[in-house]
Amino acid sequence: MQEPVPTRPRLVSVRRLPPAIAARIRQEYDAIQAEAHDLTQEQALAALRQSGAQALLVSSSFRMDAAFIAALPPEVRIAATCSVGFDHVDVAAAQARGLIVTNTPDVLTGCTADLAFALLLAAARRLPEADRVLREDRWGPRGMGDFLGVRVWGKTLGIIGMGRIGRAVARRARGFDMRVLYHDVAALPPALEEGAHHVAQLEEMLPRCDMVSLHCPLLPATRHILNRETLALLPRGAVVVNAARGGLVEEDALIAALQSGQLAAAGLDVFEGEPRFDKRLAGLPNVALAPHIGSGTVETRDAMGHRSLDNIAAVLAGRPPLDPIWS
Ligand SMILES: NC(=O)c1ccc[n+]([C@@H]2O[C@H](COP(=O)([O-])OP(=O)(O)OC[C@H]3O[C@@H](n4cnc5c(N)ncnc54)[C@H](O)[C@@H]3O)[C@@H](O)[C@H]2O)c1
Ligand SMILES: O=C(O)[C@H](O)[C@H](O)COP(=O)(O)O
Repeated sequence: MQEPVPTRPRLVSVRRLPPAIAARIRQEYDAIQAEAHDLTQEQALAALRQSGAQALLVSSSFRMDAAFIAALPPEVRIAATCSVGFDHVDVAAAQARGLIVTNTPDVLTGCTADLAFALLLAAARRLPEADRVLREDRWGPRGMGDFLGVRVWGKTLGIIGMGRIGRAVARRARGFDMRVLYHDVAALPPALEEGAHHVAQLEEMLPRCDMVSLHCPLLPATRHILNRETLALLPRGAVVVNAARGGLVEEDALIAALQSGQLAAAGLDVFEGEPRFDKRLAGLPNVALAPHIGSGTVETRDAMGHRSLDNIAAVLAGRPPLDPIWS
C-alpha cells in the first residue's frame, strides 16, 4: 500500500513579498502568493476558499474589517500582519471570530525611527526643493538669503507617543544635541527616559517644541491629535513629522498651517486615506513626502516577513503566537 503524501500547511499572502520571504513560503507551505499583484479582499477570500488555507499573511494596507473577518472560511486560524500598527484590523470582530492576529513589533523600530529623522532633516533643511533646483538645471548665482532652512541640532523636539519608535527617535535626537520632551499616557520609568522629559498635557508641551514627531498608534483618542487648535499652540515656524499614521493629523489644518507659515515645514510618510493623498500637499514647497516607507529596508522587511512566518508556524504547530496583538 502506498504511504499517504504528507500535506503541507497552506497559506495565502495578499501582498507581494521580498524574495527571501517568498522563497521561505515556497519551502514551507503549499501557498498562494501575490507574486505579481496585490490581492483585494474578494480575491483573498476566493484564494482562501479555494486552497483551504489555515493562515493569512497581510500588511497594514489590507483592511481586515468586520465583514471581511466574518467571511473568512472556518479553516483560517491566524492572520499575521507584517506591521506593528494594527488599526487596519477590527480587533473586536477578530476576537469574536476566535481568529488569532499577530504583528511585528521591535524588528522595524530602528528603520522607522531613521526615516522619521530623515524626514525631519529633509523638511527642516528644504532638501526636496534643493534637489529640484539641480534636477531642473536651475542652479545659478544665489544670494546669502536663498534656501535658508531651520536649524535642527540643539533644538527642542517633542515626541507624541514615547514607545519603541518614539524612544528610538529620541536617541537619534540626542546625537543632534537636542532637548527631548515627550507626551504619552504615562511617564516612562526614569531608566527608559534617557534624559527626555515627560509632559502630561499635550497643550503644555507644544508651545515648548521647535519640532514635533508623532509616534503613537491611531486610536479614537489620538485621531487628529494635531488639529487646528493644537497646531496653533506650536511656536511659529515649527516643523512637524508624521511617520506613524495619517489619521493622527487633521490634513486641512496642516495644509493651512504650512501655507500661513505657522509651520515652517512638515515631513510626512503617512496620509489619511492613503494611497490617495491631498494633492495640495504636492504643491507646497515646504513638505518632504514619502509613500509610507518607514519600515522599507531590505533588512527590516525581511525581518518582518520572517517574524510573521514564525508567528504562523507557532500557531499551526499548536504553540502560542510570539506576537499576539492582544493576550
Ligand atoms: N511609517 C511606517 O512605516 C510605520 C512603521 C512602523 C510603525 N508605524 C506606526 O508607529 C506606531 C508606533 O509604533 P511603536 O512600535 O513605537 O508602538 P508602541 O506601542 O511601542 O508605542 C506607542 C506609544 O504611544 C503611546 N500612546 C498611546 N495612546 C496615546 C495617546 N493618547 N497619547 C500619547 N501617546 C499615546 C503608548 O503609550 C506607547 O508608548 C504604530 O502604531 C504604527 O502606527 C509606522
Ligand atoms: O505599522 C507598521 O508597521 C507600518 O505601517 C508598516 O511597516 C508599513 O507596512 P505596509 O503596510 O505599508 O507594507
